Amino acid sequence: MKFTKMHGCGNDYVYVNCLEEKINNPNKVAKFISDRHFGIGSDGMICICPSDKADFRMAMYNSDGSEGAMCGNGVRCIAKYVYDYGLTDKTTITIETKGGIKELDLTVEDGKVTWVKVDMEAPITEASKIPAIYDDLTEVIDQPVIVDGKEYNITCISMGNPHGVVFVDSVADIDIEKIGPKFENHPMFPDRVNTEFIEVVDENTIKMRVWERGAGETLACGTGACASAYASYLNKKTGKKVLVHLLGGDLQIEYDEEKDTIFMTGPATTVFDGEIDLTGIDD
Ligand SMILES: N[C@@H](CCC[C@H](N)C(=O)O)C(=O)O
Repeated sequence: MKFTKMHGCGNDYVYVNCLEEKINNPNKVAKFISDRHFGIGSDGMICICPSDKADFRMAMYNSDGSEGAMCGNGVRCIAKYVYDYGLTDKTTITIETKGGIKELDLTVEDGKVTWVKVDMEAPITEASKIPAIYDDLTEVIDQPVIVDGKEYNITCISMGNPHGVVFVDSVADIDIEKIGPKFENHPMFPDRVNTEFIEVVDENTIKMRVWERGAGETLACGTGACASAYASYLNKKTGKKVLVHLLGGDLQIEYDEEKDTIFMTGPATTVFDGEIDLTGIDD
């Protein structure tokens, strides 16, 4: 199978052009190739597929093989892939995901895409749509939750996939390997959850670390950055436009209240192309 390794702010995936390649068992293949010792090494696998509703369709799999409905860093990298590899010459494209159809604006420099702005659509706070179960609340905003014997306050948002945003004093001081899995598998989240830990720097800037559902700590999460920026605004900690500092880089997030949509702007990077033998894995 031919593939391309790409990343958005260090959130790295193996991208497969499924207009040409066929994968029979994507969950198994994703788990195998994501392994950083025995596979290619990535946070998961992203398939670029044909769509009858948009220019392309994204199918994304986490490193544990589970399917995710949306991936903010992933859609930016797909935009770069389809332009740079000549699958389109458009600089505004649409990508169908299980979390809706996203419109993307591409910045091209010297014939290659460097920067992508994505209309991530409206953040969803309705608890049943996330899904998050918290007594009979219809929204879970700044609610106390006990994890590993400590009380945190959580704000739950869906960006097409589920997020729990937790404000902390210092992102450097959290033991994410210990508490991340406990948030991910907390009984209030029937489909598990992606958890963002946020330190507010000032009204325009936040720092974020993320524990991703199905992947563990990653260097960045695009949907998580959007959920965190919106949670920061909802909880009156920042304005509508924030720069999110992630371990692997920065994303600019803006909530457009009039349109009720979030715009995410950030880089997309190609690392290398390769080919892998999947005999015994995808027969
Ligand atoms: N890294 C992604 C999100 C990937 C999916 C997530 N782990 C899930 O299962 O919902 C991003 O950049 O948004």
